[in-house]
Amino acid sequence: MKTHRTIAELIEVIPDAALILNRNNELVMVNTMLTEMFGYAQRRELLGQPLDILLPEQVRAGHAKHVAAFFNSAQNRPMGRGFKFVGERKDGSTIYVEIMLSHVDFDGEHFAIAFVRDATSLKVTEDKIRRELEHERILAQTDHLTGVANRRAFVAALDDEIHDLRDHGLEFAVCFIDLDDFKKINDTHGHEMGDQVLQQIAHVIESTCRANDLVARIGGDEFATIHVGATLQDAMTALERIRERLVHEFAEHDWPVTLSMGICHCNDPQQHFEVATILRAADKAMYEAKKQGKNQIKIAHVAAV
Ligand SMILES: Nc1nc2c(ncn2[C@@H]2O[C@H](COP(=O)(O)OP(=O)(O)OP(=O)(O)O)[C@@H](O)[C@H]2O)c(=O)[nH]1
Repeated sequence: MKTHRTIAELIEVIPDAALILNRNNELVMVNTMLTEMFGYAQRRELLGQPLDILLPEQVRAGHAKHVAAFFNSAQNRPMGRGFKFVGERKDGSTIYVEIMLSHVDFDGEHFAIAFVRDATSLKVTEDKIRRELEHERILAQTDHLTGVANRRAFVAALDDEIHDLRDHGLEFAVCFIDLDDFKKINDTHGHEMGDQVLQQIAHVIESTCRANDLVARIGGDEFATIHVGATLQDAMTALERIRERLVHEFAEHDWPVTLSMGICHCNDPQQHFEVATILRAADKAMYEAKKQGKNQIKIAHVAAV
């Protein structure tokens, strides 16, 4: 028992929280720092208890397996470090910890020794950075004025659709939607009103399309949509609905808001489509609609581009 006492004294003087665990997953030693870290007043509240006392219920079974695997692993391997896990304090609050784990023998028995560091502030920082990166990622794909996808996100999504058609035969339609005489709206009613019209149009397009269609603003007064799994007729119907909704939406104004649109439908997995080819085809069809008097839909012929 002399060794036992020496080790108990040793883990008390080290500058880390520490615990020693036997093969049965029971705490045989804990130092004061660990006791306080987990919100206990006395070490004896933890001694002899299963490790579970320091863990939230949902992770206990997983930990028991890790502990068993640890005791079965090579005992002479170097100390494992940097394992992160969620712990639970006496009051039920969560604590994120990082541990360094090693094998130790004393009094002819085998144990696991763990040095434990409170990583809650590190976890909070990591979560904050992760959230910020996610926010940046979304911003980088979003049109700041209307909140729909931007050109970059649109091109990436179109590239995905081309691959899905080639690999899985999933057809899709791409539509270019350009406002007619938008310059006049800006010139007559001001840029701010112009911005509001763009926002309203984005809203009309988005609320008319299905949830898995993509709506993007790809230029000043130019929007584009991708209709996944849509036939040409489906896409035509969607665009007609957008036109109808637009008439309704702007009925209160004494100036019309109309759209010229081009559709490019892709359904042949054997055909070699490229983003640039599809964009050119849809754009050409949209200009054809402009040329023929605006406020109409034209169908693109991709192969002819
Ligand atoms: N308010 C506002 N106007 C914009 C924005 N981006 C581009 N524009 C304006 O959109 C107008 C686009 O003009 P044009 O490309 O000539 O198109 P149009 O007047 O719609 O004419 P057609 O396309 O031939 O029907 C220009 O006056 C741009 O200044 C924006 O973010 N907000």
